[in-house]
Amino acid sequence: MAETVEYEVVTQAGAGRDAGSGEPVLMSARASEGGLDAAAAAARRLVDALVRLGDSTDYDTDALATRINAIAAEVEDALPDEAARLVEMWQQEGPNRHDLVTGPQNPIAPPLVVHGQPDGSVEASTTLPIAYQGQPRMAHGGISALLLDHTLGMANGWAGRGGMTARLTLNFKRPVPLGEPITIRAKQESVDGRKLYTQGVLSVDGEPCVTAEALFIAGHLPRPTAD
Ligand SMILES: CCCCCCCCCC(=O)SCCNC(=O)CCNC(=O)[C@H](O)C(C)(C)COP(=O)(O)OP(=O)(O)OC[C@H]1O[C@@H](n2cnc3c(N)ncnc32)[C@H](O)[C@@H]1OP(=O)(O)O
Repeated sequence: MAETVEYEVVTQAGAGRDAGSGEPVLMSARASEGGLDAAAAAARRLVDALVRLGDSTDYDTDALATRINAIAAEVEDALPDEAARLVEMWQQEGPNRHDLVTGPQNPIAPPLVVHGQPDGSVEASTTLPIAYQGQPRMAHGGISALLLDHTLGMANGWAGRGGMTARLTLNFKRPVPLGEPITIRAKQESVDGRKLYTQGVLSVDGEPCVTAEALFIAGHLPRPTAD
């Protein structure tokens, strides 16, 4: 097993869990209106349009591919050194802007918006587009698993001690519709040494769709360094 380390998860507000304020605290990164956040949002919009386009269109998709490839090549020409970028990704305190689930700079993040609650739980929300479709008009179960795993992980951080998922048990009670606001509530229920027990539920319109119980083991892989 690789070495693990523990570090505090801090919030957008720049502090750790702040249950004393009595107000929810934004834990995920706030999206900016311009820059890389806006480019990632544009990429999300493009992915959505491509999935909805289909083969029956008269639109010139060969020319489209050429144009998208030209943009990709332009961005690739501007890329920083990969090792340095990894260090930069992980050096900041607070929510990761590149995060797979919440990151405004990650085009495949829905993105999920997460608030730490005064009662020690977290509440997350998003609306899933058609790119995440599994069954007709419904979210793929793996996406629900991703959102729950991540939200439970953030609930651990909010409770003061985060870790890596060792076991995740899901109960799919009803399909999760696309295009409708979804809410995930999660809370760390107990701690036994390094074992963190965390539960959550993904709901739509107040109806539970997927419930989750997980065991996390305290500790994270070390952050990349410049050495
Ligand atoms: C603000 C940012 C928030 C970010 C949230 C992100 C959430 C996303 C979280 C993830 O998805 S993490 C990625 C998915 N998970 C992994 O890749 C974990 C892969 N597994 C491992 O790396 C290791 O197995 C693990 C770190 C989980 C545990 O290895 P360790 O060497 O640190 O612990 P060890 O094996 O010594 O086990 C410690 C205790 O936990 C128990 N344990 C470990 N894995 C278990 C398991 N799977 N089931 C039941 N018990 C388990 C183990 O029996 C033992 O119990 P005892 O202390 O009573 O002896």
